[in-house]
Amino acid sequence: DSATQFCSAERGSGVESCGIPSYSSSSTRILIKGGTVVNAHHQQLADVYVEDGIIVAVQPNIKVGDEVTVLDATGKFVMPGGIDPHTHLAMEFMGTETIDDFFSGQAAALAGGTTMHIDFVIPVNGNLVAGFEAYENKSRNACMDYGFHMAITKWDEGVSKDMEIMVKEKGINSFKFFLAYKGSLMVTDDLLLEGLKRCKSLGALAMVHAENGDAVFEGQKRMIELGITGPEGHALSRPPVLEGEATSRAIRLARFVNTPLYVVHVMSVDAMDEIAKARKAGQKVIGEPVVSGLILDDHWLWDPDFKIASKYVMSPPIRSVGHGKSLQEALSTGILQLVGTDHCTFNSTQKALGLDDFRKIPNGVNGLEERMHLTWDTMVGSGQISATDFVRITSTECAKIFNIYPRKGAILPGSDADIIILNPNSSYEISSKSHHSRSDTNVYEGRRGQGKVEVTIAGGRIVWENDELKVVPGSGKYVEMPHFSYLFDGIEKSDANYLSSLRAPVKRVRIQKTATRRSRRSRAMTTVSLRKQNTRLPPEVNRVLYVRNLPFNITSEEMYDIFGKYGAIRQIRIGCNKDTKGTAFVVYEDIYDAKQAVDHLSGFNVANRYLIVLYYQHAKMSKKFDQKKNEEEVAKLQEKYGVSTKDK
Ligand SMILES: NC(=O)NCCC(=O)O
Ligand SMILES: [Zn+2]
Repeated sequence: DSATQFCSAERGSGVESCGIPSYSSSSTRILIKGGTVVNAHHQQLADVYVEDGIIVAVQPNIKVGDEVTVLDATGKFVMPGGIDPHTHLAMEFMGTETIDDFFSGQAAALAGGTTMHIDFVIPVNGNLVAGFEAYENKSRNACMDYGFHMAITKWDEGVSKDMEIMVKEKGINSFKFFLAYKGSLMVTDDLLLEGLKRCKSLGALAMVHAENGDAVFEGQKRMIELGITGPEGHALSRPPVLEGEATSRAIRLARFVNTPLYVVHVMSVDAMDEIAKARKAGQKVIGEPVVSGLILDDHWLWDPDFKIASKYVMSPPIRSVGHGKSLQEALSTGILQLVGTDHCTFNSTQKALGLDDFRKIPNGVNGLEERMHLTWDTMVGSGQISATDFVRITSTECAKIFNIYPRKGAILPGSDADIIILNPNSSYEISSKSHHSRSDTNVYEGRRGQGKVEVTIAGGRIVWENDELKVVPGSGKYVEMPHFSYLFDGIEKSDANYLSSLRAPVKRVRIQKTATRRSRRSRAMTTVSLRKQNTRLPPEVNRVLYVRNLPFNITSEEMYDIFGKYGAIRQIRIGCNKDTKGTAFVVYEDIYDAKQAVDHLSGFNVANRYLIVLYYQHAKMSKKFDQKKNEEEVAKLQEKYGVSTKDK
């Protein structure tokens, strides 16, 4: 029975506690010889030497002494261990708890070539700190490295503060918002907006489960009213259009806030199209398909056997034929970036909670052990992607998005020694009889494939070899993930561009007699105080102002209203012929008032025109031109406007 193949033992002890051996350690020095080493950017024939959990060298023909374990990888691929970005181990959900905990789920992962996963912490009654502590406890028996995302299920000041603690002290750099599961995990748009803003300020990645929860609720009622209570009702109640709507909404809100977005388990063409559109427009949106969505279709939900049909219930639902193939294409062309599992297993007894009502079937399927094999077979085996692409979508991209590259996701000197050896000529068959999950069912039951992970090395130890697991409870490490991943590059600049594109606020003149009088008094006060302080004025300051860019139809009254706010005016002359239209001379009684007017009115918007208000610059003009000629010019101008600068 697969459920009893493993048991918990004391943390890191290798102690047996239920008759199944666990292993304290194996060699800390390993040489992998003669394989094709594949990274996301490059593949080469090389040896890989590992010491104390770290990759020390990657090059051809490495020579070592006797005390080193040598693995022959001739004809095989040596690749970074998989990183699953989306799992739910020991998660309390829909009235029960997932059957795989951190030990059994991770053991299964290692048998399938995945050496790290990122699980979702669910807050306790909305409390993040309590949620984090609960997951610290749940993960004590971990046997491989793991990180945490965190769900946000309510909003208040405390949550906002705790998000900062999670990011700065606990190594969480992503928060998930469920737009589905009305009445339990679902958040409304106002909470999502608050969350997006907070994520942006913390440099944390916002993630969404994108289904319209209100509409799903309506769809479920509709099915029950039609007498459809079986697993097929699950798919019918939450069609692709509801996934497309929520994906589009989340993407648009993220664009409004200008923060990156990660859409988890993209299951439909509808959602994928929204992601494609946004990415084409330059928005930072990551799309994560999951293995079940890539290779299964929904006909299983119509199976007459409830035990079979119910095991395929997950959300968003597995879709009709065609969606999966389109998602594969999107993955191969880069519209979608990485593959997860959403591993969230319930055994058949737990699934039976919804025997009479599909709404009570715990949502979730397996995949942690199968992801690497099925992705290789479906995507590389079919020729849709290369081995380097495979490494990118199963490992490297995840490490980059969550900011742990190249510690993870690469076979490079200095990287963690999380390595798999995959034999492309070896085949497998998936079955709940032989898998390592505790579940008694498997959604890939009976599936055969080519390309098998023969060796898994996690943290520098061989944990899977010859179809045998050698796992140590408590040996897995929590991996802190720093905030501000590459997805945040350029956000500040685009915010600055946005602000400078606004041409706002527009300064507007309000022509209101009473207000003018009051403000005239207050402007006069400023002038008085300038004068009282005996402020020295710059040499160009002049009682005579030359104003340009005025509306052609501006009246004297409007001019007095605008300029009169700054003090007593001796004279205003508005240009009224072809050459002078749109200009005016304004002469103040007091030079301090003239200064106030220039300071406040330059750039002022009057009827959509920005005023240019200048001091009459006698000195400047005289430098440029012959003094006499200039004086004549000015005299001519003054005459034209009928302006006098001589004191009466
Ligand atoms: N996906 C699913 O059906 N179960 C896990 C919870 C979630 O991710 O929505
Ligand atoms: Zn999930």
